Amino acid sequence: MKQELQQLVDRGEFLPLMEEFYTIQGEGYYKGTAAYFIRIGGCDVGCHWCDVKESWNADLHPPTKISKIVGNAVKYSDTIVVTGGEPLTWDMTLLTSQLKANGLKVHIETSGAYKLTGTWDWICLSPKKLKSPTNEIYLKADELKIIVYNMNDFKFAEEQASKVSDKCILYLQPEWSNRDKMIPEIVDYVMKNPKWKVSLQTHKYLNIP
Ligand SMILES: C[S@@+](CC[C@H](N)C(=O)[O-])C[C@H]1O[C@@H](n2cnc3c(N)ncnc32)[C@H](O)[C@@H]1O
Ligand SMILES: Nc1nc2[nH]cc(C(=O)O)c2c(=O)[nH]1
Ligand code: SF4
Ligand SMILES: [Mg+2]
Repeated sequence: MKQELQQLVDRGEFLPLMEEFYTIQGEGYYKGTAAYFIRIGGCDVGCHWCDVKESWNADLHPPTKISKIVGNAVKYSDTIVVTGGEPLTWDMTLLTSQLKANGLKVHIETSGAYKLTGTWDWICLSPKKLKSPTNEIYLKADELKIIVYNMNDFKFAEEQASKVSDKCILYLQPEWSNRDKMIPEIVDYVMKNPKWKVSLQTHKYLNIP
């Protein structure tokens, strides 16, 4: 990337935009709610089951001026979900301030692995074993969404739950490719440990983005 453009990306004035789409939030607390998704490229966490590996290499996604992203978003919805890739790879300060200046509610989907930047109305923290969240984000998370790929993930879920605030809503979400195996385990676990709720990737059942 040209040096000047790289500086604009480093400042969060441009961001590598992979895709943007108006859909229904499929997961977690806002499941079922219409929202405009902004998917920012770039992630080096490396989850082997990641369902958007095409997002990882930021160089494949064009640096896009944030005023253009905001201009599109405002046409579609008053609820915006910023996801990726890992959005906290980048400085989210300017994007979120411009979205909020337009009166939009701004949500993030994040692993929390990098410094929390930006101003958020809702933080969905989905921690990963490969790169732990920063201490700062645990107490700010509104929902904790643990992806359950195998039985070890229940122990990981409890460790992560011990770090969030009392108000944080706790979700167990089956890893998509292993859902037939893990959904019965999650159901059983939630009935025995009702502080947890089930989250499903309902958009995949609905065949929407
Ligand atoms: C693609 S990630 C992007 C945001 C951020 N990098 C993160 O991991 O939170 C969006 C959400 O999808 C979840 N996710 C990714 N792949 C999944 C899969 N195969 N099955 C279930 N959930 C998945 C992530 O844990 C995260 O909550
Ligand atoms: N409909 C829909 N809901 C989602 N919730 C979180 C998603 C994500 O990839 O971050 C996602 C997504 O990709 N589509
Ligand atoms: S942190 Fe998120 S985007 Fe990155 S590999 Fe894991 S699930 Fe995919
Ligand atoms: Mg997704």
